[in-house]
Order: sequence, then C-alpha cells, then structure tokens
Amino acid sequence: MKVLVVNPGSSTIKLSLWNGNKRTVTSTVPFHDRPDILEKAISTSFSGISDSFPGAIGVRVVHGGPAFGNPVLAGEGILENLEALRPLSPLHTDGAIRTIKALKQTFPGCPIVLSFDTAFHRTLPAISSRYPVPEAWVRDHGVRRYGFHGLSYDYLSHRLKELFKPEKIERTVALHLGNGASACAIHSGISVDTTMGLTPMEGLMMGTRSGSIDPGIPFYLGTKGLSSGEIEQDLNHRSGLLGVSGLDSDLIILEKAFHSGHSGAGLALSMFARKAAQSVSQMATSMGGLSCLVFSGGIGENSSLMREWICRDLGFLGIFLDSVKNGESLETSPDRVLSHAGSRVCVVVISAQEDWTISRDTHLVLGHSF
Ligand SMILES: Nc1ncnc2c1ncn2[C@@H]1O[C@H](COP(=O)(O)OP(=O)(O)O)[C@@H](O)[C@H]1O
Ligand SMILES: CC(=O)OP(=O)(O)O
Ligand SMILES: [Mg+2]
Repeated sequence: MKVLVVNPGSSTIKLSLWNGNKRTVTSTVPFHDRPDILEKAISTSFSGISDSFPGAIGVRVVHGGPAFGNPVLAGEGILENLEALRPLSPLHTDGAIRTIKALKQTFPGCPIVLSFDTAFHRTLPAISSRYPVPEAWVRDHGVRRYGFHGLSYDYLSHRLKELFKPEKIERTVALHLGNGASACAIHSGISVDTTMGLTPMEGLMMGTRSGSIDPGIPFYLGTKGLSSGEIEQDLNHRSGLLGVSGLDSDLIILEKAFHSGHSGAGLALSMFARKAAQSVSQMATSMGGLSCLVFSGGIGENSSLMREWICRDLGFLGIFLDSVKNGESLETSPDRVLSHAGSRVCVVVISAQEDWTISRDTHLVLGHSF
C-alpha cells in the first residue's frame, strides 16, 4: 500500500511517501512567514513525489489529550475533538487541523490515520506524570504530564533493538533535539519519564520556546501589564535560542555566529547544551542508571559541536565521546556509535524517523502488514 505521511511540526511540514515499509521520497517545507504554505505544500505534494493517488494518508498529531492514545482513523467529528485540544498545544494543533482539512480537500475519500506524539508516554508511572499541584487541578482540569516526540522515541526504540543487545539499551536516555527539544527515559523499551509535560513548552530550552522557567514569572509579568496571550506568544515564539541570542532560532546560523564572535549566540548555545546535559542525569535518575545515550532530531543528528558540549560535563555518569567518531559526517553512516572504547555508556546517533512510526501505524490501523 502506498502511504503519504504528513508531519506538521512547529516550524516545518515534512512529507514522505512510503511503499510498504520503504520510504521512497521525502520533502521538508519550512513555514517561515507564509501563512498559506501548509495548504500549498499539501496540494502540490504529489507533483514531484508521485503521479498516483495514495492508498492512505498518515498524519502526525502532537497532542492526543486524554481521549487519544492508539492511532485512529480520522472519522466524523475528529476536527471538533482536536479543536478542543487546541489550548494544550497552540503551536501544533492549528497545523494539524489545517493539514487534515487540506488533505480531505486534495485527496477526497482517501483514508486518513492519525498518530499521536503523546501515545508512547502512556506508560509513564504516576511519580512522573503527576504534578505536585492540588488534586482538584487533576480531577477537574486533567492537569498531568503527557510527554511529546513519542513518534520519534517509538522509532528510535525500535531501531536500537535492531542494532544492539537488550542489556546495552536497557536504560536509555534519548535526546530529541530539533526545533522542539525533549529528553526521555526509556527503560527496557518503555517510556518512564520525559521532560515535556501537559504542553510541549516544558523542559529543555528550544528554538523559540523557553522550556522550564520559574512558574512565578508569568504572574509577575501579569502585574506589569502583560496579558496571558502576550506571555504565551513570548514563551512559544520569542524565547529559547532566538530569545537569548537575539539573532535566530536556527542552530546552523547560531554556530556560524558563535565562530565569528557573536556573544549572544555563544550564550544561547551554552545554555542549550547545559539544559540538555542536566536532563540526561535527571532522566538517568528516573531509571536508577544509564547504559545508552541517544542523540536524534536535526540538532542531535547534525551538530557535533552541540553533542560535544552536552557530553563534556557528563563524564561522572560514564559518558565519554570519541572526538573522531563525533566529528564524522552523517552521510557516511547515519546511525552510529560515537562513544570512546572506555565509555561505560554507549553513545549513539539515530536519525529521527517519525514518519516510519506514522507509516507503520497507518498500515496496522488499515489491516495491512508492515
Ligand atoms: N548540519 C547542521 N548543523 C547544526 N544544526 C543543524 C544542522 N542541520 C540541521 N540543524 C538544526 O536542526 C534544527 C531543526 O531540526 P528538525 O528536527 O529538522 O526540526 P523540526 O522540529 O522542525 O522537525 C534547526 O535548528 C537546524 O539548524
Ligand atoms: C512536540 C514538538 O515540540 O514537536 P516539534 O519538535 O515538531 O515542534
Ligand atoms: Mg521535530
């Protein structure tokens, strides 16, 4: 079965075409300041990808809320259900809703399967998913940790099992570092803790998102006259690497600026690395140890500088990078070991393939083998 996979993220829309479990074409379209780009990308997605109609379409939806765990066929009422989840992930849900509408128009009658970023974290124990807040927040408003980037963690867990013996990957910390960034504690293939929370704003510093900050800051800013909408926009769109550097959210641009002596870029990169490194020991603590550290996502896969900076203070956990292996380019060997022979923890790069998980889900929901 031919499956078109659509992944609308916070800054890009990624399209790929699958024939069974083989990916045939991929394209990435950045949003930039083009509000119509998503619909354009979908309506033109097949010129250049294929001239035939897909048998099915798989779409990434970031927030499944309390109702959605396993992948589902998008039926009647699905858009209303997703609309209700919009406040939990304003940055992503809008893109998912627009994507589904555009797909229904471009490919009428074609089955659409939705895969949720939150699904992989349904295994979180209460010690990880519960916030230390009043019981009424949980009971009346469903406040809890959901966790995101689950489609990426699902794929990389599968890939680790292909590459390594079970004991080598028993206690894995995975870092998905892209425009959104998070860490996950994966114990024997199961998510037991993660840094993103009720929304994809918590945890690591990101491209334009702050990640975790003092919960008192928004209230203080409220007393200074900022509205909750303005604060939300600032924390989602004008913070993180962009906010600290005062330059850009893109790591390629920031690395270049740092090498030319831009101090804002240097501080932003150092803070990003520090917070990611802290999350490694935080996640390891949730598993009582660490046997494998995985780098994934655009930054994790491509930035040897960021991997070096993240690992340089983690020797106390038994993490030692081999600088030659760390410097090798991705083209030569996409998924590979980067640790030194003397490193107790196996450090690896796995290229992020959220589309593999979505394609698998689409096949399984529609009764096809994958
Ligand atoms: N060669 C590279 N060196 C450093 N950073 C890179 C490189 N290639 C991509 N990146 C960074 O990866 C980030 C995008 O990651 P990606 O996972 O593609 O994002 P998204 O979350 O939108 O899917 C950007 O900050 C980009 O600059
Ligand atoms: C959940 C999330 O942050 O996704 P992305 O990295 O695609 O923005
Ligand atoms: Mg991403």
